[in-house]
Amino acid sequence: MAVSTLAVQSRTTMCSSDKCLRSALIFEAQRGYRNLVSKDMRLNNFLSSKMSTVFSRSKHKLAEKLLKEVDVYGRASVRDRSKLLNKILYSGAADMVSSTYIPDTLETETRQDLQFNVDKPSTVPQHGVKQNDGLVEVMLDQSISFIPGLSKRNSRQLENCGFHTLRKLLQHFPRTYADLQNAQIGIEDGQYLIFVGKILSSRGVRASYSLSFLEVVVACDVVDSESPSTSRDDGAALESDKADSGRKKTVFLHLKKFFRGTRFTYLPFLKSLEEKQKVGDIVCVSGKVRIMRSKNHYEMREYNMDVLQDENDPSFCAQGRPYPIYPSKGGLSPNFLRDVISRTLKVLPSNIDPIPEDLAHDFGLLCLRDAYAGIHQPKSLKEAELARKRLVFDEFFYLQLGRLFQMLEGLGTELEKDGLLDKYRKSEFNLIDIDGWSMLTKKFLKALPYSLTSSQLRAASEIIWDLKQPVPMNRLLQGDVGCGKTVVAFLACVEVIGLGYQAAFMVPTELLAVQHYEQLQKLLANMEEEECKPSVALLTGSTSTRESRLIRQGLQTGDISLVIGTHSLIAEKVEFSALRIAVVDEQHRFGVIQRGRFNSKLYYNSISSKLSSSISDESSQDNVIMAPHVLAMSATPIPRSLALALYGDMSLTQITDLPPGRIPVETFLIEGNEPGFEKVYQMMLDELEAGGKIYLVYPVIEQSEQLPQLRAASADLETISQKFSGYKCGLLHGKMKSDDKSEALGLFRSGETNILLSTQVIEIGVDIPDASMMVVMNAERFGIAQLHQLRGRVGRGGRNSKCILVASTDSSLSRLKVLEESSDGFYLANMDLVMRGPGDLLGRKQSGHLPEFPIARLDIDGNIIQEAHLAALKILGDSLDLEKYPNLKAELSMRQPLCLLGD
Ligand SMILES: Nc1ncnc2c1ncn2[C@@H]1O[C@H](COP(=O)(O)OP(=O)(O)OP(=O)(O)O)[C@@H](O)[C@H]1O
Repeated sequence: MAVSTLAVQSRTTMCSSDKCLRSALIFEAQRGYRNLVSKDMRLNNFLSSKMSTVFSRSKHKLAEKLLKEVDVYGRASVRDRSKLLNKILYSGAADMVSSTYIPDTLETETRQDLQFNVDKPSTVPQHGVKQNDGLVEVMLDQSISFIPGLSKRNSRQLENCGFHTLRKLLQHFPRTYADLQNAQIGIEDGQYLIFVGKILSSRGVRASYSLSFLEVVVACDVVDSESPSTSRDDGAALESDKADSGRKKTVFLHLKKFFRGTRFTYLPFLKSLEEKQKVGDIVCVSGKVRIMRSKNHYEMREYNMDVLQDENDPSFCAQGRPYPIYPSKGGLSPNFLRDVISRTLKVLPSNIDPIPEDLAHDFGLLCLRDAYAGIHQPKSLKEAELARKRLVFDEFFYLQLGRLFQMLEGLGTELEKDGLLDKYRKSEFNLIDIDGWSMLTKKFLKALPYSLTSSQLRAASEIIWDLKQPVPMNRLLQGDVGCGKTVVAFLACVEVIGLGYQAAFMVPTELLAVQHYEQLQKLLANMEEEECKPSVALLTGSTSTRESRLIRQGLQTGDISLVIGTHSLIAEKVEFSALRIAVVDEQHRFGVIQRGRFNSKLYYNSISSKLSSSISDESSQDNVIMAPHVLAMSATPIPRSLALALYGDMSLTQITDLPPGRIPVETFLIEGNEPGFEKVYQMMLDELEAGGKIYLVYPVIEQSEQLPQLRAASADLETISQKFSGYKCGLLHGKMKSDDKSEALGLFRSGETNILLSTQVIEIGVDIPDASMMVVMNAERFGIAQLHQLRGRVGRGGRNSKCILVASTDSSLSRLKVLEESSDGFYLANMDLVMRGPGDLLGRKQSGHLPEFPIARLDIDGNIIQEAHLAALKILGDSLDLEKYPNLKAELSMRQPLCLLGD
């Protein structure tokens, strides 16, 4: 007892800074508040003097109350003392008590206990509590019962709205910030203003049997902007500026808080409300003002009020401060949420950041606590933006880290893991130029009827580099409609075939499978040496049973080196002899699970391949027992940021230019009324007479009673045939049999039909280079990206092409205007992203796999994604299994971003 008293005493005399207070608190905590110092009351005095210094910075009623309690610390029971010390920690002293101040001399275990208690201020310290690695998480994921002064009812309300933890609360971000103007400048209805004034009255009013309110009237002196002398603009006014600035008037603020529920209408309750606001107190009030009928009276229902020591108290100089506006949630008012969040911030210790300090420094990030404080209580918009940046960074960082971490976990050796990281780190240097391609690929390239564009060449070089790596490729090939992705994918397939392996090319529709098959056959026909041509097969749902069996046999023996097909390729009975690459065209049209099954199935088959034993080259043998490379292709040119967010685990290759000689498609927006259609029909006639071919695209196949305004393909066939009697019309839609579809497309391709009435089945991949006009009926039914895809079906050859978007309403024309102005798919996708968000851009199926970003905006935060990607690589490069970063690992598991797309 004496020893501990002495210890505290010596601390008291030795130190004069806050450090002393921290040390003393810790000292007390360490001993379970056992010090009996009632005799000389030294600790009392010490605590009192320290607390008053600390709280002089934030003169608050709570602080005053606390000081009174501190006065009697020595006489209090052990239990009350522990409570009091916890209160001190809560009330702003929490972040003073950082781990830095735990005396070095303490034994490790005690230090850990102390640290634990310090980080969990409301927990009564208990000896023997072991701290785990996820220290940081302990705090953020604490229940909201940690928030001081929260009634049971409030806790329940918050929990009912999903705010179970401090993290959940802190991640309820302001929707926007109002610019707090000092009321001295002038008061207008609806402005967010800040006032300093004196409480004149406070009354609780029972308005009905279940409604009551508290009305606090605050009188504030402000500059009288309406006084005649202040509104003069002559020279005299300038002269007397100084004098005018002193002309003041008193305005009255009626601060109102409403309470619903019978129990809030009882007098004792109303009385207690009234008493909380002391008449005569000087307060700082900020919030939204509404002008009342009586002159100089204003109402405020959404406000913040702080009691000041006097009018000149500098701690509430909030002028120019952004005022956070919160979205309400589940009936909780923004004001209530603001208040709870502010209390949460007070208990937040400084060391909650799982991101190591040096990394935060390298990427110019605020520490996590400052970021939460900065987003909720910024001193300036700049601070709010810095805070937002940090929190956006986190969203992307943990996503990238999780995905890369999971990929690394799937690899065997350190060498493989390092190889994979290296691939991501130096993606821009990873190329193999034509000289390094296989002989077969070079021959195929020579046989092409055109030369590759520079970005096609670069894309092929990147992919072929990846094919030679000891880790399976997982690459996304992206490009605008008609940029020539298919031939790049063919080159990749030919490259692996040239090395003695097999390739599979999976597409979402039979039409596309047939088209790719025919296109490839044509290209191969140009190759001179017959004997080295790869054998290619087509396997779809319509392939006859006999033929399918033969193809499967061929794949199993290795006689067939490339198979193009639909989902049938992932059927269990399809086995490969040595599959080395799987190309998945229009990959977002396949479910992720389908893609995954494809991958693992092929992996299994590769291992069990008979060919593995027959390959003589040792390195090749190793490679056979590797998952196949996957090349996914997407014709939806999504912005890079979105691609990274969606496919963070994939390398990205973009084709950014179009083959030479392409003439941009002229786009017209026409309202679908009678004169509009007349105009459209005339343009069609002109086109047909000039030898063109026309797609007519409809939103539905059959006319529907529910949506009579929609034009339907089948229903329109007769009308159009009659209107253009000298020309032949064809029909194509998803409900037709596969053969009929191929036939309809074939007839249009060969020119036997001149007009093809179709649904959006042609949206993907259909390549008829001489189709020169497209008319889209009810264009407002389609998304911008989808219309861009559709439009991409024309203008694929050297002919001038047109696209007419017929919209049924005038209002929808303005949304589609962007298509008239631009034909750049990336630009349009970005516009779509800005206007409607990623969900609409990607479509329901795909956007379901998009992780949720509470604060990040994919349209503007692209560069942060890139930085987060680099940071994740840096961390994993330093510690492949994250063992060096236990807090990051713990945070990853908390955030659970680990489910790969759609898994
Ligand atoms: N370098 C090139 N020079 C000239 N024509 C090319 C070139 N590359 C591809 N093409 C031709 O361009 C057309 C479109 O190519 P492809 O079908 O591969 O485009 P895509 O990127 O797959 O488009 P979509 O996304 O619309 O399916 C094809 O007719 C193809 O033969």
